[in-house]
Formats: sequence, structure tokens, C-alpha cells
Amino acid sequence: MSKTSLDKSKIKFLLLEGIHPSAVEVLRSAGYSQIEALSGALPEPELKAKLAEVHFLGIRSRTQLTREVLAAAPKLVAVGCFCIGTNQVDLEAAAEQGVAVFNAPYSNTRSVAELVLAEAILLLRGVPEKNAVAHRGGWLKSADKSYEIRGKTLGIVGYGSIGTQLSVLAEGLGMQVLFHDVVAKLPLGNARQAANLPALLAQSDVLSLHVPELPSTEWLIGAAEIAAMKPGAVLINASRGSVVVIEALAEALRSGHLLGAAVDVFPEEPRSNQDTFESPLRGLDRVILTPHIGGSTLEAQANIGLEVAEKLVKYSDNGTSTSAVNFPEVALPGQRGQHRILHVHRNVPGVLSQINRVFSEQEINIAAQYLQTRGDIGYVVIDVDAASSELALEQLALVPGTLRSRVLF
Ligand SMILES: NC(=O)c1ccc[n+]([C@@H]2O[C@H](COP(=O)([O-])OP(=O)(O)OC[C@H]3O[C@@H](n4cnc5c(N)ncnc54)[C@H](O)[C@@H]3O)[C@@H](O)[C@H]2O)c1
Ligand SMILES: O=C(O)[C@H](O)COP(=O)(O)O
Repeated sequence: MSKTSLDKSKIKFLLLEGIHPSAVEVLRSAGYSQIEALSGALPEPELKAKLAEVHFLGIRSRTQLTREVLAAAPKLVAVGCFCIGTNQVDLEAAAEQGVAVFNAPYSNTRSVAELVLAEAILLLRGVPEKNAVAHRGGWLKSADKSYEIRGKTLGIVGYGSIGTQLSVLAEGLGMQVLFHDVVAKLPLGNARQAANLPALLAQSDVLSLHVPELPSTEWLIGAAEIAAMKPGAVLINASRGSVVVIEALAEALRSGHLLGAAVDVFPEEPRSNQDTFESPLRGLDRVILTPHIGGSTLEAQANIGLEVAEKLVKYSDNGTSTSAVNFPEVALPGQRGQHRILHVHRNVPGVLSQINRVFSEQEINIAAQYLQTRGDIGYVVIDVDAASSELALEQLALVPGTLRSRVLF
């Protein structure tokens, strides 16, 4: 057997941020034993130190994988984001390092939609304030500014996986649904796409945000947008903390322009449950504050654990990169007795011909070859006879433009 393929017992997994044990079960049953699972995120120096030896990393939304942090991970093969968002990872830097990044795009969407709908009901009834007053010994029995959700207009910004589920659930409760998205979307049920964001703001009784963190969504909802909302409307943000100017929201709540708000995500979030949460929204009775738990249900977390761990196992075991978010996607069959060379390279003219020249010059027979490119990255997978894999890998590593190569058997 070739000495170049890493034995499973030597492959190290580091799982951070309390990833569900279902992930560990998947990894163990696939034959991996070196799995370190920690309940929180790590401070950057500690993270860098650990990453020196890690092959596969599992994170959630908290861990920031910057270019600098990734540079401290020379052995890293893939990252699993055990969540939807991948904004915490410098995806370009990861790809340039030949590191594939995976996520779980659907498993927690229902959990978010359910939470938002519950919050919409509570906010329109003024429950957060009545609850806070009762906790202080007061009694706010009144129908003033308390409304049914039936017949109200829900405005959804971002009509993707979560926005569409919310749309269907809200219609079930008799809401009218309007949405705004940067792309034309098929409206579900009786939902309608608003002409633009200002039109949505002007008509919504409940405005709920479901956009990803992107340069174009940063501070999407600021003072001007909040001022353009209907007086007495409520705002719900379970997307990302960078989408809403939090001081502007606090001001609109203090002035009474907005009836209430529910916020799950913040520009600055504590690293762990031991750290203090600071926000201008603290102490405002008409706000529901939740600690980024939109996707934190046992059902969602168990499913995410399975889904992402399976993607990491497939990529580790046979090179399949289907559904990677930064990397060419290749669905591969089993190796059928051969050794499999995986070669990640810069997608520039001439690399593939140089790779093939290696095989012809060294007289190595290619049993199968798969190629896919994505942006600046090329991923070629070549099945060869067992006896030739060590030589092939050695030679391929010398091809200019090579980012990473490994062999599987
Ligand atoms: N609070 C939580 O725990 C939690 C849980 C899951 C997801 N999230 C966040 O919710 C986000 C949305 O999740 P999803 O699964 O629905 O994503 P998605 O990618 O399926 O949908 C996002 C939608 O937003 C649209 N969009 C992008 N930019 C926009 C803009 N400027 N204006 C209007 N629409 C725009 C896209 O076209 C897309 O339709 C995630 O990216 C994540 O950040 C938070
Ligand atoms: O992107 C997501 O799926 C959510 O923000 C959930 O993140 P979490 O796994 O850190 O709760």
C-alpha cells in the first residue's frame, strides 16, 4: 500500500461550538477516532494553535475563520459549517488553500420560521411588555395596541428557504404575505412580490428579515428604512446582526414609531454563555431578545449534525465535494480497487495539460478522470493503479498552480 494516504486513525477532527453528538456518531461509524468536540468557540490564539494539527474542522456561526486563521491550518482539508450561514468563513481564502467548505442549507429553516411566527403573534399582542411589567409586580391588562395576526400584512425581506417557509405558515394564520427579494421568486400560496423594498416597508405590519450576510445586505435596514415603516409596525431580525442598524431600531422603539421588535442576531454577540451580552436594546420592554437561537432546536441540531458530518465523511473518504459552497462540486463513484488522486489547483490555462503530461511521461495508466472548476479553483480526481499512486502524487505536487493534493485508497 502507498505510504502517502493518511490512515483514518491519524485524521483529526475538531468540532467547536457544541455541535450535536449526532456528528460524532457519523464520524465514528465511518471509522474516524480522533475527534475532539468542544462546547464553545475558541479565542483566536487557541484556535490557531489547535488548527496546526487539524484536518477537518466543524464550526457554527461564532467561529471566525479569517484568511489569517486559515493560514495557521496547513493540514486543513475541509470545514463543515454546522449551520446555514457561511459568512464567518473567508471562503475565497479557504478555496485558495484548497480547503472545501460545506454547510447545512436547510436543516434549521423550519425552526427559524416557527420562532419568527411565534414572535410576530407575541409582538402584535404586546406580550413582551406585559410580561416584563408583570415580572416587576405590575398589571397591564388592556386591549390597547393589541392586535390579532389574522389579516395583517407580513413583509418578508429575502424570500429564500426560511422566507418561503414563513410565508406558508403565516398564510395558514390568515396573514397577507408580501416579500422583497433581489431576484424574481415564485410566490408560494397567495404571497406577492413587492415592487421594491420601500413598497414593502410602507405596507408591512410585521417586517421579517431573512437575507444572508453580504456586503449588499450590510445595514440594509437603517434609520431611513425604519422611518419608512408603518407607524406601529413590528420588526423581526433572525438573519444576521449586520443587517439592522441597532441604534436606529432602539430609537424607533423609544420614540414609539415601532410597536415592538424581536431580535435574535446582533452586530456583537458574546463568544459563549459565560460572556456578557451588551446591546442598546437591553432594558426596552417591547423587545424580545434571544441569544441567536433561531436554529437552536434539538431537531434541527441533530439533523445538521448528521448532514454536515456525512458531507465531511464523503469528501474525506472518496473526494465527493457535492454541495460545497466555495469549491468545484464533483460527485464520485467508488474507487473499484484503484487508488484515487485528488488534485486541487488554480484554474489557469495549461494546468490540466501539465497534469496529463505527468501521467503520459511517467506511463501511468488513468482508469478514470473527473474534472470540475469553480471560479479560480480546479479540482481534478484521477483513479490510477495502486502501484502508481505514490509516484503520481509526488509528480503532481510539482505541477505549477497546485494548491493541494492527496491520495485515497
Ligand atoms: N437566527 C438564526 O439562528 C439563523 C438560522 C438560520 C439562518 N439564519 C440566517 O438567515 C439567512 C437566510 O437563510 P435562508 O436559508 O433563507 O437563505 P437563502 O439563501 O435560502 O435565502 C436568502 C434570500 O435572500 C435573498 N437576498 C439576498 N440579498 C438580498 C437583498 N439585498 N434584499 C432582498 N433579498 C435578498 C436571496 O435572493 C435569497 O432568496 C442565512 O443566510 C443566515 O444568515 C439565521
Ligand atoms: O446560520 C445559521 O444557520 C444560524 O445563524 C445558526 O447558527 P448557529 O449554528 O451558530 O446557531
